[in-house]
Amino acid sequence: MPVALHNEPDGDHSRSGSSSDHNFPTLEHFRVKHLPPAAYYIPDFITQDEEEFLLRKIADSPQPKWKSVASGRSRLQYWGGTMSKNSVLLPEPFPDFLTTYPDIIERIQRFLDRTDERSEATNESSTSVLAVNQVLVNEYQPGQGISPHEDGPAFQPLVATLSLGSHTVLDLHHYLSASSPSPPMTASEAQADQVERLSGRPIAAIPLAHLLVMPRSLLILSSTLYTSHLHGISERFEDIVSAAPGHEGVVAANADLLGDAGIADSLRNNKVWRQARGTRTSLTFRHANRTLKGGLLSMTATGALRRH
Ligand SMILES: O=C(O)CCC(=O)C(=O)O
Ligand SMILES: [Fe+2]
Repeated sequence: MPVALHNEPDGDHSRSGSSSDHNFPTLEHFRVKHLPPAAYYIPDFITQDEEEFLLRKIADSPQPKWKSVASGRSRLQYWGGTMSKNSVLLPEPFPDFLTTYPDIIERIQRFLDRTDERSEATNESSTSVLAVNQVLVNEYQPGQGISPHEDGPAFQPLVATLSLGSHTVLDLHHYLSASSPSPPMTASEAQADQVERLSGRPIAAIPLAHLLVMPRSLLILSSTLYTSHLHGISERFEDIVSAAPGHEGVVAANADLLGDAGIADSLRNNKVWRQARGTRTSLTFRHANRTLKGGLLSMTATGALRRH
């Protein structure tokens, strides 16, 4: 089911800010089933116009804003501030294109807040509020990816990633306990090996699950899926998604949430969906747990980093 959380393009603002509309599906509707808690996939979180606008603003950022990355992703940007060596956010104001038009940060917060109200009322375990204070922008060319990794304890275990420009497949990996047998090795063996060498903890060679992430969608990872699993993107030029195990390609754990008739038809009729990757830009909205109070000035005034 395609879902629009944005204002209607025809100017009908009766659904304006529809994530606070009580007829609108709550977060639970978008939960990816059969995964450790918890991942949520929300298709069409923004419009095509908003996607184009964001891509233009990101591309037009001053050159020094871009940081190049040695391997994997081609380059990245931080908005809201960068992290100090001891994992404290050195805050900076967000640009208008994240707060005003489009009001993405607020839209994400509103969507999660409403879920909170409901889960409190029904005594369900509540999703924490995401007080976004940093946005990480990653740009990937076809053939690029990111090795399996954890984002780490400097951030709240609730992150939301908006995809722009192209689809990708995000792989979720789990650590092997010392006693569990290693599954058969696959093409990702070399990658898992490399991470193991860095982390010193054995990682299952076969990903736990794959998520097909389409342009304009929002993916939310939280709780133990964030704290005790890894995520990564294989370096591929083309993705092949299959309708069921045993066919070429990978099964997408979020296949029932994609809201895309073309993909559904292809999976039904051809048993696979394949697509070349284009340039993908992802925006990860997150909350750094420690922020430098009063900005950089307070560091020079006190000579020390203060927590709050
Ligand atoms: O591009 C993505 O969707 C994931 C990026 C990521 O995991 C990271 O930068 O830590
Ligand atoms: Fe990450």
